[in-house]
Amino acid sequence: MFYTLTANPAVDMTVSCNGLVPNENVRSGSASYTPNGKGLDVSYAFKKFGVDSVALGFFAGFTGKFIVEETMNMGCLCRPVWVDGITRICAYINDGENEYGVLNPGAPITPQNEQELYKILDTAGNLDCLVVSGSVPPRASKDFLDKVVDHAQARGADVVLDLSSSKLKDLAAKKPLLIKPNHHEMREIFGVQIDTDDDARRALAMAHEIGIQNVLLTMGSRGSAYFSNGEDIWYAQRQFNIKLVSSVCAGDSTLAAFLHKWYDDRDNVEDALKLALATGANVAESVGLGDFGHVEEYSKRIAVRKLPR
Ligand SMILES: O=P(O)(O)OC[C@@]1(O)O[C@H](CO)[C@@H](O)[C@@H]1O
Repeated sequence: MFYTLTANPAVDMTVSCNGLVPNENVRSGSASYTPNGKGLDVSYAFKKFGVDSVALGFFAGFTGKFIVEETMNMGCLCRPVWVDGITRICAYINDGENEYGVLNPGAPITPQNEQELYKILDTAGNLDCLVVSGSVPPRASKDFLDKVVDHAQARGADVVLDLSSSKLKDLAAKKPLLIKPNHHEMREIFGVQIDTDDDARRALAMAHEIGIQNVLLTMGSRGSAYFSNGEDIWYAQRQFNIKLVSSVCAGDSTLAAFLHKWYDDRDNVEDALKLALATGANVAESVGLGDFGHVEEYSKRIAVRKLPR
């Protein structure tokens, strides 16, 4: 069974308007409020593929209650750790031309809250794979993520990391099964700007050198991705354009789709990449995750090639 951990969940407020005007109020054309956070998005996307998972995380106040209730309404299993405060609201604004995101810090957690989470990990049934995604809340212990990985690995679970922080580099020594950086995060972590296959090769090799087993490197709006298992590298490219509505949950859904195909069939990289990019593209065409209505059709329009060794 997959477990996901969203240490810092969020209600996403997605707003569209006809341009922002400095020092003036503008009225939005539409606003939606959706339960989110990176690991939760992975659980929601799994559910759309008929895959069950258990969503873990720290939740607080009315927003935390909303997320947990909506998660269960979607048919996802959820084991919340309740903390004081209010789970954050993150604002995403589309002014017709650009997307803007304002990500708030979230409800602080205590060492007791962390212990409660470790206890859940120590006793969780069928913990095969833990997907740890997103930022950590204020006041988390410095070694919080190290301990999360240790507790999961002590149970024999694989660990997948989708973290933008520099902490990812420290955790590499624990040999995570897979990481999913985008090209911006890869540049920040390894100092390599990725414009060509050779740039990707260099950055991917650096990730493997420090202990990471597999890397799914997404290239954002370019509609492409690399996957490397340390022996071979594949490159996938979408062959169609999309009408962008919100790219916010696209990366998380891409990861869920990839894991869904690849986790139990590690040779099936080509199909996993096709489903991953198709899902990310379709999710970017709606607010939140959308209905995955075009995923099957889009999967047929992704080109995949293996890079020469
Ligand atoms: O602050 P984090 O955890 O890095 O990112 C939070 C967040 O941007 O990630 C999701 C999209 O990936 C959104 O639903 C959510 O608001």
